[in-house]
This record gives sequence, C-alpha cells and structure tokens, in this order.
Amino acid sequence: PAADKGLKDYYKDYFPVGVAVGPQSIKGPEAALIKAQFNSVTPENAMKMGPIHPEENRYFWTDADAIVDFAQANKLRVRGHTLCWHEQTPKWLFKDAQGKQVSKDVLLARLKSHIETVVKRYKGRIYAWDVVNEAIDDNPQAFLRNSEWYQICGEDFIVKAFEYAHAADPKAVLFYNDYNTERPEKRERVYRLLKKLKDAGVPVHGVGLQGHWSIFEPTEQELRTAIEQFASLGLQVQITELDVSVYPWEKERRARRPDESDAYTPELEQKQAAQYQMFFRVFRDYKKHLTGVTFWNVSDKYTWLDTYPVPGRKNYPLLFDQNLQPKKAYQAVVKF
Ligand SMILES: Oc1ccccc1CN[C@@H]1C=C[C@@H](O)[C@H](O)[C@H]1O
Repeated sequence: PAADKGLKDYYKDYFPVGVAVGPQSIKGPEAALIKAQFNSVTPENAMKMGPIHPEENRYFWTDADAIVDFAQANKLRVRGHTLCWHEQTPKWLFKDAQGKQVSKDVLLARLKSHIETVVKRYKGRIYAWDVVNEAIDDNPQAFLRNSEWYQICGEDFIVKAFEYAHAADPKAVLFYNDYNTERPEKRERVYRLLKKLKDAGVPVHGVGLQGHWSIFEPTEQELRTAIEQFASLGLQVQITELDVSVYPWEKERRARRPDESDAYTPELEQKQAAQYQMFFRVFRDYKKHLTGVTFWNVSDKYTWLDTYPVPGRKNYPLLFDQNLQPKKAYQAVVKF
C-alpha cells in the first residue's frame, strides 16, 4: 500500500537516495527509517583518515565495518568518504618520528598505503569513493587550498590520490567532492581543476556537489548552471551531503549571540519546503547526469549543523523532524 512507499520508491526511476550514517544511526528507530526511506549510505565520519587510521601502523575498522555490514544486510549501496582531505586527519600523517614535516615522497607513500589498504578492504562492497574532498580554496582569488597536502606535495596529491584509488579498485566510481560548488566563483575554479584532471587522463569519474545549502541559496539558475557545466566534462554528478539550513551560510565557527533565536517557525518551514521542492525538481530534470542524492544525517534529531558554524544553535535542515516524522519538505519532495 502507498503508506509503505519511501523516498527511494518515489525516486526509483531517477537516482538512488542516500544518507550519512554513524554507528548510532544504524540501530534502533533511525535504522528503521533508513531502511524504509533510503537505498544508499555514506559513513559520516568512520572512513575519514583520522577515525579509520589513527596511528601509522594501526587502523580502526570497527565502525566502518559495522556500516558496510549494515548496508550489505539491507541491500544498500555504500559511498566511501573520504580518502584524502585536510580536516579530521590523524596527528601522525604530516610528521616524521622527530615531529618534523615529512617530505613529498614520504607523504605520497603514506597516501598510497592508506588508499590501497582502505579501498581494497571494501572492494566490491563500496561502489563510489569521495577520493579528494575540498581541495579548492575559499578565497576567490586563490586556486588550490593551501593545506598541508598542497604545501608538501603541490597539486600532485590530487592526481596521485585518484590514480592510487583506481589501481586499488578499477570498478569503483571516483569522485572529486566540494561545497559551495554553485557559487559562480567557486564553480569556475572547481571546473578548471576537473577539466585539468580530465584532460590529463586522470581517472576521475564524477563530481560530488556537497549540497550544504540553505533557504537562501543556491538559486535554481545557479544549480542548473553548475550541473550542466560539470556534466559537460563527461562526469557523473551527485549531490553528496544535502541539507538545507534555515540560517545563512557562514565559513567560520562562532559563538551564538545572546539574542540569536533558533526557533523553527512556520515561515521557515514553508520556505524550506519550497527550496527542497525546487531542488528536487531540478534533480529530476537532470536524471541523465545525476547518479545519486545523499542527505547529510538522517533527521533533525541530530545534524552536524547543530555544532557548526554556531555550536548550540539548533538547526532543522533535513526531511524528517526530531521525532523522525516527515516534514512539509518531505511532502514537497515526494509529490510530483
Ligand atoms: O559546509 C562546510 C563549510 C566549511 C567547511 C566545510 C564544509 C563542509 N564539509 C563537509 C561537512 C561535514 C563533514 O562531515 C564532511 O565530511 C565534509 O565534507
């Protein structure tokens, strides 16, 4: 009966719909919601370099294995996140035994070993990887982010990461992943990087538009332009970390102002439903190029946006409320 239809059923002729999960969300009521609504999962933290590879000679597999086992048991696809990123890195990664910054050769050897070990462990059970995350700088006047990866290796770490991942699992679909990819100044620089990689024959197969959007952005035209421009490179496009904040985007973490409200008013709910409705109408229009849409977290009960950029300010960015019930935004997404 219709009541049993979930998001994945409404979108079965369009693209898989996924959700970012942790060890807590693959049991209890969240697990039931995930199974009913989604057909793909992404580990929110468990496969980031720090959590999965805390010491040079020690990996921590428990959480990542639990998520992959849950996915296999419930016939859910798995997106791996993320093989090379400048945040949540382990403290040993960029240092030698004496605490000095390592050379380019040492760092690339460490990256190669990390990628081979992690990708081969899940070969055949993870269909897509976010190989490199957020390598483009936030400063419109700059190009690559001046991370320790870039300081030590220059831009080679990007090419090498994709080559190592492709060698480890030639069947995996390899993504470059970034945020604010609809803002023209960032879109153009992400496009420039991807075109350079494609022209050099680097095995990058898709671009992940994180989709950390809000009731204020992106516009429909910005979203359409971004999807079309990246697709023109022959890349798959996925929305990899979708949430729609009820506050404007901010880069820097800050304290909550004493008078700063975090009430979820009917007006905010209505604006959010309209924004989600527009996003999914655009997604459906681009089903030829869009091969997945993944939400970042399951429901408003827990969202990373309660901790960033303003710790303690409640946000309401997802389709399900704090009691795991569908919101107006859910209805706006499934009625088409
Ligand atoms: O929206 C942003 C603003 C500034 C920096 C990073 C981001 C997004 N960064 C994402 C968000 C949450 C993490 O769990 C993901 O791994 C990361 O890809």
